[in-house]
Amino acid sequence: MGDIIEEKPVLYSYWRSSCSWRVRIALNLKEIPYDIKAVSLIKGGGEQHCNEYREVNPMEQVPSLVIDGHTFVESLSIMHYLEETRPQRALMPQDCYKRAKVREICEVISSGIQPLQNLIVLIYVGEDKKKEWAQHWIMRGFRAVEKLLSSCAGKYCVGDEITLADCCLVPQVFNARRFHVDLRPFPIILRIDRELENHPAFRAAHPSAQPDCPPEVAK
Ligand SMILES: O=C(O)/C=C\C(=O)CC(=O)CC(=O)O
Repeated sequence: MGDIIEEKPVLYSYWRSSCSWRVRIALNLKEIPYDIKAVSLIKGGGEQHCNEYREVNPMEQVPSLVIDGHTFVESLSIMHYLEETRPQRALMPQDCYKRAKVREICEVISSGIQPLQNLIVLIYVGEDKKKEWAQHWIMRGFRAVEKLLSSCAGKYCVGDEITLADCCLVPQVFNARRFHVDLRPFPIILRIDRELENHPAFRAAHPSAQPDCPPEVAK
């Protein structure tokens, strides 16, 4: 026996944080068992801002993943670490063109859409304007995603295999619905979302399936 103790990974997560959800999907697809430590983004002004959690994640955001004796933050870099260390059920294609397309879609969502409709930004924008603001940036980004998908989508975002792009897309569609964005102009996005909604790895990662989901929402 070596002296390496294989601890189960711990994901700091919030039930309806789209970035936590991306990582939950990737962990589930790769069949990596993990425990969840729930961080409430709203309780008492947000547990992510407490001193203890700031030590885990200096950006005071979720997710963070403790794995292999390390702590990682930022959902995309976490997913790439999982991909590099756990190659089972690959979430990046082999082909360089397709890899670039996956990264492109991930980046449009993770840099060009999600941060603009994130909780801290909406608090700053204010209650009166927040819905219109979120709709504006999600629609602007989805127009780009829909256009990109028109040349690279197959059954899923890039070809016929599930990739990191799909891990990013599905939670962002949920957020679009949350802010009542009209999704009819985005038929490819809608088709891919429908394709994945009943996939077991996606279902298990859904906000309503999370231990910290309020019971009245989970039903
Ligand atoms: O209202 C809440 O319950 C608090 C936070 C969230 O849902 C998560 C976000 O800030 C947006 C996001 O994940 O993109």
